[in-house]
Amino acid sequence: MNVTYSDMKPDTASVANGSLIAGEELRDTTELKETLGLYRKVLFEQILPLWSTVGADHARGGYAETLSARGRGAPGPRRVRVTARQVYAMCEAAELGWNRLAAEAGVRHGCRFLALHTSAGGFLFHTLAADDSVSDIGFDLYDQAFLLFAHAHAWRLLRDPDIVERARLLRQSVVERFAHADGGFVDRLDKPFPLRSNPHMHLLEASLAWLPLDPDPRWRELADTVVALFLSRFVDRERGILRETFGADWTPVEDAGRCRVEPGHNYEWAWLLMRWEALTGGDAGAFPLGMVGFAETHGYDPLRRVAVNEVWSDGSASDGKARLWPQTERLKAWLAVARRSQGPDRWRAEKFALDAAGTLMSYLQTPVAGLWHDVMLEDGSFAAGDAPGSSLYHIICAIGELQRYVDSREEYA
Ligand SMILES: O=P(O)(O)OC[C@H]1O[C@@H](O)[C@@H](O)[C@@H](O)[C@@H]1O
Repeated sequence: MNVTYSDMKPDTASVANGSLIAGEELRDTTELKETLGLYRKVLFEQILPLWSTVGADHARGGYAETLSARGRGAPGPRRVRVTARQVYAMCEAAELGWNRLAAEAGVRHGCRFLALHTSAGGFLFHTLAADDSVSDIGFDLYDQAFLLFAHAHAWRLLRDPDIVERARLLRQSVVERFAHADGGFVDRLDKPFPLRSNPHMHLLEASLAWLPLDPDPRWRELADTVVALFLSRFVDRERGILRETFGADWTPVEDAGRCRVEPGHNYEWAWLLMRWEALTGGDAGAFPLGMVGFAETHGYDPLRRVAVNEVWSDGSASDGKARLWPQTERLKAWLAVARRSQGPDRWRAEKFALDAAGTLMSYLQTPVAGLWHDVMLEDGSFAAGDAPGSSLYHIICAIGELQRYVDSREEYA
């Protein structure tokens, strides 16, 4: 593959000053389309062939937690939810036009494993030890959100009515058993606190995935409940940022008057809130754009061209390493901003999206094709280590969003 990171870098000086020259807007959409073409090639020819075969564990069922830098699976503990994410990834692959039979086989393989690792009450188990025994018998809200999400996409692909029943039951159990007395949901049944905004975000994602698929009004209710919580508890209205952690009574956790901010989560929430607005006609106010603005201003390192893991709410550095997933969330957020913008604003948003796409491509340049680097260090090098299977969900979702954006723009061409 001849694609290099620098080929895809936009001219950020003109992004910053917002200058727009005639014909530039048209060229940017073309660039996004070309970028999409490169991503489709990498996805179809490198990533999916590897993760749907070596990445699927045919001895133990489900999918691998990681693949080594040589592209091999390894025995070891696994998080059950990684398979839920891979079920989604295989569905999105089919949606993007990948081999449908292979995708369906991958989805069925994952769904069998998920059904086997679900409790009698319908909750997904958390982790398995290397010998496949359940090593964590507590139930975690984040895991249940991903099971709901996987169910939505599996239903869309397979149209098996049993999936809808399972999902409705699980939603009901979550709402009843995880409910916090003061609104929202506890983090785990066995260890409810601290409360966290993050699993709520994935519940919103799962509800939005179900909205167009199932007329049951309780998906919309769940989505609206999470957005209401975002507006009343999660967003720091003064600073316009997402709060991560709360005490048992929903008091935000602060450290000497400031809190930790994850740029990746701010991008990801912003993207989901804009989707919620588009799907429901709801109004999340200026917060989505504000959170993208904060993340871009304080959580993006222009030297390495990456969104970093964590900053403090006063903008100072906290964790300057940069995992892969905040880069995909940056791309998705800017595409969502571009979708709702016109003229120079859309042009700027597309430029940022292009920058994020270039950054992501640099994480995919590995000696063995189809893998990725997970962590960029402060010096710009990548940390050695295995490729986490859980990141395929982020990568393919970003490519799906890019595809949908380009398709929507072509309607106007
Ligand atoms: O750490 P893994 O499992 O790869 O997930 C990566 C990240 O996914 C995002 O969507 C968020 O939920 C993060 O909190 C999480 O850390």
